[in-house]
Amino acid sequence: MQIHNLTEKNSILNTFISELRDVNVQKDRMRFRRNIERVGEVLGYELSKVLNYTPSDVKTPLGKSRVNLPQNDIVICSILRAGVPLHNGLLNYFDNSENAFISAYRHHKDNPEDFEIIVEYLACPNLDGKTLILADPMLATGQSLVSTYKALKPYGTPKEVHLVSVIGAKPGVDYVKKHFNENTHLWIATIDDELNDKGYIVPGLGDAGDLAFGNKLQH
Ligand SMILES: O=P(O)(O)OC[C@H]1O[C@H](OP(=O)(O)OP(=O)(O)O)[C@H](O)[C@@H]1O
Ligand SMILES: O=c1cc[nH]c(=O)[nH]1
Ligand SMILES: [Mg+2]
Repeated sequence: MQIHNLTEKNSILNTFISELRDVNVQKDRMRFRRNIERVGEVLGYELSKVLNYTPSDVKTPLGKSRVNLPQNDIVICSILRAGVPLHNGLLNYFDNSENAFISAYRHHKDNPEDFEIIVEYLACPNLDGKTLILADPMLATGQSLVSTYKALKPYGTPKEVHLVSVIGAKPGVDYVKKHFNENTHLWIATIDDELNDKGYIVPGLGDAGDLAFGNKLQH
């Protein structure tokens, strides 16, 4: 897997990440969603650099301009709920992409450390030969991304896979690395060292779905 950890270089992305992590700024739910979306825009821009381009002519009022344009058939797939603002950020740049949505949630068994990932809702176009962007803001244990990708198998074989995430944890990144092939790209804003015993990223930012959309009742 090719890992692109964007905070290895300083950029305005650091501002968005620090606001996402900040317990005070997090009180503003709209700003939280917009910052996830902005990170999606930045990661989408970086990802666009490795797409396939062919020359094309555009007619201006005064003549013709030659420009290289991306030719990939893109499918953006995000994991509900927290994936929604990240999805919107990617869609802001890849205007004509197709879209897939999948629900994956942690079903806790007898104790908080013990959970399995349940995939329920799935809407997806044909993936054969497409450029699949799989987006989830939190890459904690990595199980949601791996389970989601397995659930997408019946929809076809993408030409390439790009994982897009805001904050990852080292153990989760290692897990994902084991389950995706070496051509897969991971575009990630930053990677923290640890997970706590409940599978939350430390220092992370907390629960991205709840911060974006409010608490949900556990079942
Ligand atoms: O890498 P993992 O250990 O699988 O954890 C990451 C998952 O956890 C979060 O979803 P959550 O279950 O909180 O659902 P939500 O988006 O509805 O809040 C997040 O959006 C990922 O989907
Ligand atoms: O740290 C984490 C882990 C999983 N899901 C989140 O929203 N945050
Ligand atoms: Mg959540």
